[in-house]
This record gives sequence, C-alpha cells and structure tokens, in this order.
Amino acid sequence: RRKARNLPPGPKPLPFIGNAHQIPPENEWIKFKEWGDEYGDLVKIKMPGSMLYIVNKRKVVDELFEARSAVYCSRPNFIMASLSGWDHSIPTLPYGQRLRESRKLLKKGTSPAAVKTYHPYINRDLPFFLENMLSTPDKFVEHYNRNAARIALKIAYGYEGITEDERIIQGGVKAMEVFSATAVPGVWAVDTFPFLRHLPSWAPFSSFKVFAERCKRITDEALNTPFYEVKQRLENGTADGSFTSVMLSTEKLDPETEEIIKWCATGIFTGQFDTTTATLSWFTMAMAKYPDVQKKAQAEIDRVVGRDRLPEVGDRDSLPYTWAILQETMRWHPTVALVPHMAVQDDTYGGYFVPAGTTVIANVWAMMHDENVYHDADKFMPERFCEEGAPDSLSVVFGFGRRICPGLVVAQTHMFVTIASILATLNISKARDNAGNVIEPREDAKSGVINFPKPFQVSITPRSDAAIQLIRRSVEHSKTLPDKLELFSP
Ligand code: HEM
Repeated sequence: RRKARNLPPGPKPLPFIGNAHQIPPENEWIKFKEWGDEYGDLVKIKMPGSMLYIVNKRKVVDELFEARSAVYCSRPNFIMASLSGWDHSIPTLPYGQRLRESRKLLKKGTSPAAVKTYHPYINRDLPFFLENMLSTPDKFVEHYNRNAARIALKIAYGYEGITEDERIIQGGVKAMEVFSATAVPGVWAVDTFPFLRHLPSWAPFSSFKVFAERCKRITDEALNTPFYEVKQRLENGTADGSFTSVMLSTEKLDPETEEIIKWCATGIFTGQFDTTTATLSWFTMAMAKYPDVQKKAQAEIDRVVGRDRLPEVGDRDSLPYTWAILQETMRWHPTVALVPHMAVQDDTYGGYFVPAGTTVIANVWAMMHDENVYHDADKFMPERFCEEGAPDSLSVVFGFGRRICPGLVVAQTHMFVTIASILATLNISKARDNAGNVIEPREDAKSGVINFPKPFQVSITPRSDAAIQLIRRSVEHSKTLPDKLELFSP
C-alpha cells in the first residue's frame, strides 16, 4: 500500500541501514535542515525497520501539529525508555485516555493561576542561588540545576531545605540521564523491533536489556522515593503544600488515579530542571559573547527596578528587553531541538502520503533558524523580538497542539526572573587562560533529548560592591520567609 502511494523524497538510503549512517550523532538538526532545503516540506528518512518524516518549516508544523492536532498527537514507540523505568511518563505516553487524564490533572498544578501561588517561593529562593553564583561562579551550571531542582521539588513534593533535597536531586539527575539516553527516536533497535523486548537477557543482541534493567533500578528509586515519602507524611499529618499532597488529598483516589498523580509529579520534577539548566546555560554563553546585549539589559533593569532590590516575577511586563533575551535564547539554541509526534491515522500533506504510525519530527531548531523569518539567525539579537509584529519564538519552542508542554508558564516565569536577577547583580564575560588569552565559548551541543551546550568557561563577577550587599541582604530577608509553598486550589 505504501508503494502505491506517493511518499515524500529524502536522501538515498542504503539497504538495511537506510539513512542511519548519514545522521550525525550530534547537532543532527543541522543536517535535517539541509535536507529540508534540498527535498522540500516533508523529508523522508529511512531507519533500520522504520521511517521518519522531518518537517523544517513552521507553516507545515502549524498545519500538521496544530490544525490537525487530532491526527498528530501520539508518540513513537519508546520501548527502551519504558524498559528503563519511564513506562508511564507523560512525554512518552501514546495518545489516549491515560494521557488525557494525566494532562488534565497536571494542568491543575501548572495553570497560570496555580503558578501565581508559586511566585513568592520562586522569589524567595533566588537570593540563595545568587549567593552560590557569587561564591563559586565556575559552577554556574550546577547552580542553575540545583535552583531549578529545588523549585521543582518544592512544587512537586514540598521538600524543604538544601541539604535535605540533595539525595532526591541526585536521584532525579541520574533518572533524567537515563531518560535522555533512552528516549531518542530511532536509536534503539528495540523501539523499531518491539519483539526484541521478549529476548531473554542472556541471548545474543540483548545487552540492551541488561542496560535497561540497570537503568530501571535508578529510575524507580528516583521517582518512587519522593512520592511515597509525601504519602507517608500525609498519613502522619506532616506533609507540606505541594502538587502531590494537594492531589492526594483532593482527588477521588483509586490505584490508577494515584499512579497518574505519581507520574504527574514526576513530570513536574523531571520536566523542569534539565530544560531550565540547558536554557540558562545557553543564556550564559550568549551574555559572554554579546556584551552589548548584556549592558543594554542591565541598563533597562537599573532604570525600572533600581539597585536597591532584586527583580521579581511581577516585573516582567516592565522589562521588555530582558524578556526578549529569554525569547532570543530559546530561539538561538532551542532547548528541545527535535520534537517527535506520531500520526494516529493515515493522512496526506502536499500530495504526499503519511501512513498511520509514521513518526513526524518537528525540527524546532530549523524553524528558529529560518532566514526568511529571522535574519542573521545565527546571531544573538534580542532586538528582533522588540520590533512590531515580530514572530514569537515561545509559541514554538514549547511544542505543539495536544502535546504542548504543560510546564511552559512555570518554566518561563522561573527563567525570566533568574535571568533578570543575574543581569541585575552579576557581569558575565569571556574567560581567559593562564596566559591572559580570551577563551571563545564554542556553540557546540551535546547529544540527547535536551539541547545542552558542551561544557564551556566564562567569567562571572559581581557588578559592584552594592550588588554584593544587595544579594547578602536579600539572603537574610529570604531566611525570614517561610520555606513553604502557598497551597493552590485545584
Ligand atoms: C525550558 C523549559 C522547558 C522547555 C523548553 C520545554 C519544552 C517541552 C517540549 C518541546 C515538549 C514536547 C511538546 C510536544 O510534543 O509538542 C515538552 C513536553 C513536556 N513538558 Fe516541557 N519544557 C520545559 C519545562 C517544563 C516544565 C517546567 C515542566 C513541568 C512542570 C514540563 C513538563 C513537560 C511534560 C510533562 C511534557 C510532556 C507533555 C506530553 O507529552 O503531552 N516541561 N516540553
């Protein structure tokens, strides 16, 4: 049937391995964009035993993932991720009742109204983060990670205090490493040939099972521990306000609903820290490479917020240039560069046949580097988002249609205020080696689901003595505030 229909063009495949040998292990979105320029709106790629379509243009993604969202709403097989303990995670769920219920429940804790109740906590936590940046600036990635993880842990499970959280954070970091390695479409043979999962662990070609079993132990420990601790605390009457405690107390509980709540909490916890850390890492690189942008944003913050207090979540509307920096960061190096959806029924686009079950990958990086939309796309220029009618990047980088990221409000809120606070108090510049030569940060991404830059060095210093005093005063003030989250009503 497929032969009889008109399939889109694509690079010439080899027998058995298809195009696998032509896909680079890193920055593959650049290659996909080149193929888009050569072959058109839909590019067909053959992988061993499966077929992927790549979409590089926003108008096509709008047409498929937004206007025909009911068709392009599922996910490809993530059997390897599933065997590794991520079997009910929301991002890998196929479209269906379970996904709808999960998203409905998750929305109660991530809606704009719920996120408003997190503002005081996010504002309270920032001075501690800035203090860490002052004392060990070289560990900036770790500080981003810890700050995001603490906020995510607070929202998801209500944990308190840095030291207490550390063991849970370490577990979450490891679980996310497992996710990033196992949830990449087309990489694991078992995702293409599901029967392989039934091989016994000692059989030839089944080393993936031994790896998956090891991963599953890490994932189970990381994701079950915080959830069951909240349950225990609820029973003891000592649980703090959190998504999990609110949901376990207000939903009509049966084992399935409880399981859904557990995976929603996992979605909040693990959805936040890697994505935020990756985005803020690219922001840091941008500030080092583009000092004029940094100065302009600092001038805006000094003018609007002054130097006597830190920026807060509520300042967002009065800081359009700083907001444009967030938009430009997410355009320059989108956090999730490739977004896979799966068609649940046969479809056609531009005369080409899309069989049910085809994985269609939206190349967000290509859309954000389309020269017809964003001139000098490789350059970091927040000004482009200050112009009248500028095409929005935030409506693309968080995904599409029925699978759009449920955490986008909390993510944008947290990242914005973090960026504004850094700019208010710190200077970021290029690092120098021992001989005094400038070290140019390289725009290289690691491989994986989340687009992290490879490790790079910058210099982070306080803007002034007054900025150091402001951070110290704010830390003291934060210590007087409760390390608790206000409860949202579901
Ligand atoms: C920089 C921050 C973030 C970025 C760039 C981001 C981006 C994305 C993208 C592109 C998707 C896939 C959407 C699609 O398939 O069309 C997604 C899904 C998801 N995100 Fe986020 N995200 C971020 C933060 C968060 C946060 C803070 C949470 C939790 C509160 C979260 C939870 C989720 C969940 C649960 C899904 C799966 C949704 C589904 O498959 O139906 N994300 N995110």
